[in-house]
Amino acid sequence: MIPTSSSSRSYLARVLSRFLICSTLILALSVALKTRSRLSLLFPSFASSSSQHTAIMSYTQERYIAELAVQRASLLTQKVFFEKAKGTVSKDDKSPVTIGDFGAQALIIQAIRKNFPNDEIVAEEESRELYEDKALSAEIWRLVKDIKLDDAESDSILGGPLASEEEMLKIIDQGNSAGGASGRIWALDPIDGTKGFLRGGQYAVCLGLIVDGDVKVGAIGTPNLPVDDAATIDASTGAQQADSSANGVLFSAVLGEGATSRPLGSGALATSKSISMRPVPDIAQAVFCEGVEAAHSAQGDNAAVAGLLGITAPSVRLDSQAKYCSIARGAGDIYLRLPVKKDYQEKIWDHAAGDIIVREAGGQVSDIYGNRLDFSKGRTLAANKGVVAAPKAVHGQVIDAVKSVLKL
Ligand SMILES: Nc1ncnc2c1ncn2[C@@H]1O[C@H](COP(=O)(O)OS(=O)(=O)O)[C@@H](OP(=O)(O)O)[C@H]1O
Ligand SMILES: [Mg+2]
Ligand SMILES: [Mg+2]
Ligand SMILES: [Mg+2]
Repeated sequence: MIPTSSSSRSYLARVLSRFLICSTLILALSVALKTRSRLSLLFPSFASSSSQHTAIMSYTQERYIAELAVQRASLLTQKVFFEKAKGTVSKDDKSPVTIGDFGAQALIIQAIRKNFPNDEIVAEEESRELYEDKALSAEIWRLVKDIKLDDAESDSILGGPLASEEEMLKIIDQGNSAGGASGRIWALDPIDGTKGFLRGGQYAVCLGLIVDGDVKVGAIGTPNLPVDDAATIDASTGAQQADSSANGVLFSAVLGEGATSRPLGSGALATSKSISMRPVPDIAQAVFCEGVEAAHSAQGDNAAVAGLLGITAPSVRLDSQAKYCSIARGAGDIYLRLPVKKDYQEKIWDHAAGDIIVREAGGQVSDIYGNRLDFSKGRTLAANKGVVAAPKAVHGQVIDAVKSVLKL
């Protein structure tokens, strides 16, 4: 339709008013952006809080503290082993591991409280038993009060020595968070693989940071793993080598920044090296890492999965999250933890640090259905069953075999 002169005037007026509205909006937007950038220059925290969802957090400080805290707690566990557990004939004697568990938990929680006072902590142990057993509490305090890192500065960053036995007991109980889907939550297993600890085999001091349900940082100390990535460990027992100075590794990872390791005994100044899973061009050549305890993972099912994949090499059997660490550095390829009891819920402290170390080393970690481990459900992995960890390229093949064996 051709506009008449009056309708063309109103048409022009409409265009003009739209132009004015648009320019006002553009002006307002540019003023807002300028104010924001000025604010973030003046107050850097404004920039980081407002762009938190898009920026990648580096977690440098968290990794640093986690590594030092795990290192210091590992010293305690070694002291406890050599003073208390070595030569223990009965594996049922719980006291050495109890001392190590509580002592390591106290030292690590103190370091978290000192550096990240607002964070929550989900830790395995609770101190009720210690309030009832004064002799046990006194014995733990005797060992804990003298533990320090060689480097005094690092030690004071962790909070220095604990003030008293009472403080130690209070601190142990600060690992009682319910966990969940929001906020910053540390998952702590002061000694993972308690049976391995007692038998002089593999155990691990494990600490992970979960932020809004997602693992961001992990640190694991494995006092009895060989420093040499290629050293063989006894395939059937995972026992330490005779020369203990060749043992002790600290693993860590930050989401998006890779996984590293360094000798555990060499303090904060040692340089870390990057680690990665080894490629598996032919799955029949892969090596399984599996648990020692028949009650924790279904070893008959593991063997059936290996058979389906054509794997003939014997599995390397290790207690603790040393299994995650071993495959992350290429000393083994696949970690299977197929459920024995249908209703057992895995604990978040048994998996958080290992999960991120393997994923950052090029692996994929899932449950038996192929779903990612979900750390947002509280103190347990309530939404998952079992664990399957493997290099990304072959993970799908392993899941197919697991599903076929378990008839899922
Ligand atoms: N039934 C069942 N199924 C699965 N997992 C269980 C079960 N019972 C216990 N646990 C937990 O296993 C933790 C030790 O795991 P490990 O990997 O060292 O055990 S194993 O060597 O694989 O058998 C162990 O951790 P720690 O207590 O820290 O040693 C337990 O939390
Ligand atoms: Mg454990
Ligand atoms: Mg434990
Ligand atoms: Mg336990």
